[in-house]
Amino acid sequence: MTQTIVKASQRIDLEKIQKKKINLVVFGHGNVGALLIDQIIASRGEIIRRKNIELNIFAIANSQKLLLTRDNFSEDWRTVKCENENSYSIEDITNFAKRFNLDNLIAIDNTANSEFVKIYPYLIENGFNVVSSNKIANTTELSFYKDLRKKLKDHGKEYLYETNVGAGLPLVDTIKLLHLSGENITRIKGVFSGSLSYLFNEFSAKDELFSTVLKKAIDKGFTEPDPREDLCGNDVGRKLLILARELDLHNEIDDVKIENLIPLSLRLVPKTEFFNSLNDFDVPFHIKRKNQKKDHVLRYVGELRGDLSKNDGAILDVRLLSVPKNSMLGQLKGSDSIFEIYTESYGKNPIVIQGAGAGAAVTARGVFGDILRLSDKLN
Ligand SMILES: NC(=O)C1=CN([C@@H]2O[C@H](COP(=O)(O)OP(=O)(O)OC[C@H]3O[C@@H](n4cnc5c(N)ncnc54)[C@H](O)[C@@H]3O)[C@@H](O)[C@H]2O)C=CC1
Ligand SMILES: N[C@@H](CC=O)C(=O)O
Repeated sequence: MTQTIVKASQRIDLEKIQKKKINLVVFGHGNVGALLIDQIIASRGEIIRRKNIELNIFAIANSQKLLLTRDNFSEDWRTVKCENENSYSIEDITNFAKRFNLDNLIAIDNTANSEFVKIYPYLIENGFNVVSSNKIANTTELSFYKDLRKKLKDHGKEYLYETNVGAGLPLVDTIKLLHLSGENITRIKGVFSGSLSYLFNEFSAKDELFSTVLKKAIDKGFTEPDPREDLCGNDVGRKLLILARELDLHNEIDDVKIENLIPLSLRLVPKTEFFNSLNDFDVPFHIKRKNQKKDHVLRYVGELRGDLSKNDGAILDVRLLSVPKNSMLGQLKGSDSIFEIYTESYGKNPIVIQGAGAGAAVTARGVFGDILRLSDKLN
């Protein structure tokens, strides 16, 4: 009734008042972070129109510099001059948010930094929710993992990290919901790494050198900032651990049995020497490819199994396997990951989630999805 007597100009003001403003700080603007900022800025108008939610990026930071603005950053954010060219402290951001009464705060961690996650508790205490593509907070000691959840609960904040496993694929949420709803997950198996999927899919299908395909995977942005994290199996090990913890299993990273793919001679050398010696991979992997049975291909496979009803009953391992070319794992292409989720109700036929498991664009989209999911929950 009141709506009908409001004039058009007043109605616009009313819409403004009702618009929900979400204030974002983005940490890390490398491959994933930079694309995320671009995606948010490009979709901003559409999200206001469709959802009446305004996504306002007020801070962008890397390890050295911080950009702050009272008006949202726009397409030219890369060329914005930094007020303070010196190093910054995290308090510069929390104080800025307080000074300008910014609420509905979300801190987004697109770094791969193990030290940075120690700031999460401080951010939460200062009113921030957290979204992260960085896997470290979920894979350091279980005590940190549990303390973080307690901190979130005490302060009524949320932490979303869908991209931690399977990049943009809806995996973490699916596992979480199945588990929460009482479904008994008995086993999860698959190719968890987009970069290693690409590497072995291409290497198995073509007659190329391992080092040639590896360079392509790095150039395509599929690998971790330090590709040795993929090749030594740590990244897949972390993903398995994240899923195990979603199932309330009490595992640590050392519980994951990992087959390291890096030749012994390159495991302890400095990064530059490693990059100059990628040819060292060629002979051992040529032999592995050649020694397979007919119509078999190489796949780097992660598996979580065991007695998952006991919180210390899981067996977690990551191995290089030779599988039939026409099997589900053998048919993978490109940088696709595949996750087979076996549960009591689904019996012998697993739920299968498959699709691009790495790449900056799909990962940024996944982080964006978490931001929107969280924005819906905030007032
Ligand atoms: N590339 C992919 O397909 C996927 C990546 N991820 C995760 O996304 C994250 C980002 O990956 P990329 O963008 O490829 O890495 P990147 O190396 O291109 O970018 C990382 C950025 O973080 C910044 N940074 C480092 N320490 C920082 C600190 N203390 N404070 C603020 N900024 C800091 C660096 O300056 C850099 O700008 C990683 O944690 C990775 O595991 C997750 C899923 C898929
Ligand atoms: N390096 C990772 C990227 C996503 O987590 C992978 O290859 O899967």
